[in-house]
Amino acid sequence: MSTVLKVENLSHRYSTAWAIRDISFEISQTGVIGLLGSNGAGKSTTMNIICGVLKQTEGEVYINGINKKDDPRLAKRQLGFLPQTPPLYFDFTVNEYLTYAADLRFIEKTAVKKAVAEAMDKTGIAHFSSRLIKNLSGGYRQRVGIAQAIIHKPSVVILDEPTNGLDPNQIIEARKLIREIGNEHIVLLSSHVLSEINLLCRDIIMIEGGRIVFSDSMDSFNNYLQPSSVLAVMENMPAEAELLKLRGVTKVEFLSGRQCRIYFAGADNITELVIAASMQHQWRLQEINLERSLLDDVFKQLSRQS
Ligand SMILES: Nc1ncnc2c1ncn2[C@@H]1O[C@H](COP(=O)(O)OP(=O)(O)OP(=O)(O)O)[C@@H](O)[C@H]1O
Repeated sequence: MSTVLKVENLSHRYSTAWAIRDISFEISQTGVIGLLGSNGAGKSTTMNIICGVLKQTEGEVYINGINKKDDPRLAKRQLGFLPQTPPLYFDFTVNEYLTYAADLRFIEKTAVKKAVAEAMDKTGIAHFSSRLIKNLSGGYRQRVGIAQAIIHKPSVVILDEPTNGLDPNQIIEARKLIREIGNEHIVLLSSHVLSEINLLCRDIIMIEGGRIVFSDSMDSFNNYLQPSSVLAVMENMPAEAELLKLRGVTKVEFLSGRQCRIYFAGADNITELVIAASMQHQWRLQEINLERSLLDDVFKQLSRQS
């Protein structure tokens, strides 16, 4: 499979300090790829460079093999971008704005109508085509922003914190739409919300302090830390001291009269130990599950390493 987006040793400094340093990654397959990082990590800087809004201090960006420095116009034709603040004209209707966006994207005059209709269809805004953008809700404005990013059917769609500022219902709708867009395009989506990346993304690139600290599938990110706790439901819940007697158990947290979380270290047979003890002491174990590391824990651990 050939590489669609290749970012090579990208570094940028606004003044003296480096905002990003040696960022490299390649994406070949459609799907949503998460760019995760806390505020100020360097997500927007990376995205702005890929999209050509900002010129990098060092490094290269290739889109379908075209170096953005060599032919920025051709490279940009294969990119769609929704910046953190959507570039909307509030006094335009949705139709007027998307027609203008199609023009900016060099879509042939004869193909504009169809492109606008398709983009509105895909983003579910066709019924608002004659409405002024200023009279749309935040969620619908964001859809218009996404429509302008896909109107020219780019290979790569870059969405910078696209759910920021939306209410919970709008967030659910926007995520559904982003998933759909990911079926046809490579979507590079930035967020500082771990759960959002976890819900939406196949792969994850995490940056902290301007450097990549993790880049792999979402599954390996979630499995990064070994399980360190089990959740157990028991009818006759034992006292904390009883559980602490089990080999490897370091801490017990009682969540209710029937449920507890048992933390352990260096005991890969913890479930067997709890089951055996339950049978011996009639704790009447009903359920026991190893807990995968919480995304937040992985995030904290990786952030510390950077
Ligand atoms: N125009 C600028 N001039 C100077 N420094 C900047 C500029 N824009 C960003 N920075 C700095 O570069 C670093 C990376 O910022 P960037 O906006 O890329 O991070 P981010 O991960 O997108 O954060 P956020 O989620 O807050 O937007 C930060 O230290 C920031 O202060």
